[in-house]
Amino acid sequence: MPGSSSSSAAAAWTTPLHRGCGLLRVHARFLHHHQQQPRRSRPFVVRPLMASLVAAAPAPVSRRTAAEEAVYEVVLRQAALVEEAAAAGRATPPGAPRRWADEAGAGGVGSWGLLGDAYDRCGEVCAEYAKTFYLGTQLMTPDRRKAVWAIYVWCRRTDELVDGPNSSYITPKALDRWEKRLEDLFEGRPYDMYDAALSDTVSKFPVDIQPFKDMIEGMRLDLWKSRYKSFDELYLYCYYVAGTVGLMTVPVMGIAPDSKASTETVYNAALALGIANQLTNILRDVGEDSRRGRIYLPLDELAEAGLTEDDIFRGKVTDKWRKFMKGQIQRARLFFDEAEKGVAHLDSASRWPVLASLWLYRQILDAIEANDYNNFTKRAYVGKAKKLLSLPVAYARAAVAS
Ligand SMILES: CC(C)=CCC/C(C)=C/CC/C(C)=C/CC/C(C)=C/[C@@H]1[C@@H](COP(=O)(O)OP(=O)(O)O)[C@]1(C)CC/C=C(\C)CC/C=C(\C)CCC=C(C)C
Repeated sequence: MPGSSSSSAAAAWTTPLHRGCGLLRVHARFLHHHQQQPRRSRPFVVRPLMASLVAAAPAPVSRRTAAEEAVYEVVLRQAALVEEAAAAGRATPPGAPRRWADEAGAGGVGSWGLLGDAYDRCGEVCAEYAKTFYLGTQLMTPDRRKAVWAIYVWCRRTDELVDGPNSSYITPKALDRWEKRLEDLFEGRPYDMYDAALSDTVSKFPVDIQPFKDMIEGMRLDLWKSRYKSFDELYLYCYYVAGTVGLMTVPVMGIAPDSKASTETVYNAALALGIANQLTNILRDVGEDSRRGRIYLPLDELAEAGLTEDDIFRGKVTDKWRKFMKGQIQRARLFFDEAEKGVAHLDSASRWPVLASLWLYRQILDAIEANDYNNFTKRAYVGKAKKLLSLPVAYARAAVAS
């Protein structure tokens, strides 16, 4: 498990925000990595705010944590897969299973003509549970749109295992079986229609299995873990349940052909969006989670703010709580900022849904502030009018982004 930064590393960060902010370390790692291996282009240049935070800290390399190291390995692996496929001039990497959907006569779902139905069903689920996002996918090419729907449905089903109506019956064994099923579908042996759609998707796009496995790992954590000692631990959890989504979807959404950014840079931005979304989700749901006995906040930072677990369960908004929340919101915003820089490097048709979802989710942070940080009994949400306004604005921004 994470939280294993060295003591010198721990000492290097003088405030909770600095010490815990994985984003800064991700930058540091990028700089280090790029010093070692010249790449197609430099990663995003650290912006003024980030630069001042980084400048305040000594030698970045020693500050990598086990959690970030583990996550970054997956980022590099996914990026390498995409680059390999691109270099070979094809979407699917070598070693990937044959497109079972093309195996007419072999008895696969494709040969029964059911694959189209499978994707349609994924689209229906998506339209029902994620209306705005579904709308956003309409701009994508049909192949990409269907693939993102299939990924969405798999993520939703995975999440439902531990968060849905049958969650109290879910055991680690059930998750093991879900993982086996995942491996099967990656090898072209889907169990049902939704799996069939994803099986087809992963045979067409250079999608690595690891982020999918890691999402299941996040669900495993949810079965037994209800406290996070430090931001490192929370960061890893956020990667598992949400950062993984970014890594799964970028190979499908595509990187703009004229983008000068390195592949890892774009994947890092995608990862940042997942982390930002999950941190926001956590900050919005503090009260709800505490009523389920869960605290998804770094306990060490709570303690430094003079707060205890009991303060969370009591749910009283105090000045200490406001101050603590301000720091947490600031950190989530840094992740959003990092993600936003990556959007311009996505294929142009994929930018809009990403930007719209980023803006909508980021506005939840504003809503928490507007509620005077009462996330114990008030649910922060973005009103319909604001939601609707975000769509054309994001569309216009996405259209001019380059
Ligand atoms: C275009 C686009 C936004 C694609 C993502 C579509 C997709 C596959 C979504 C899957 C979402 C899902 C069901 C995840 C399961 C785990 C989970 C529930 C995570 C939380 C999402 C919020 O879900 P929820 O329904 O509970 O929310 P509400 O309570 O209703 O508010 C998460 C917080 C995380 C979702 C994470 C993402 C959508 C990551 C997005 C990142 C990218 C699309 C990469 C963008 C690329 C760059 C370069 C920035």
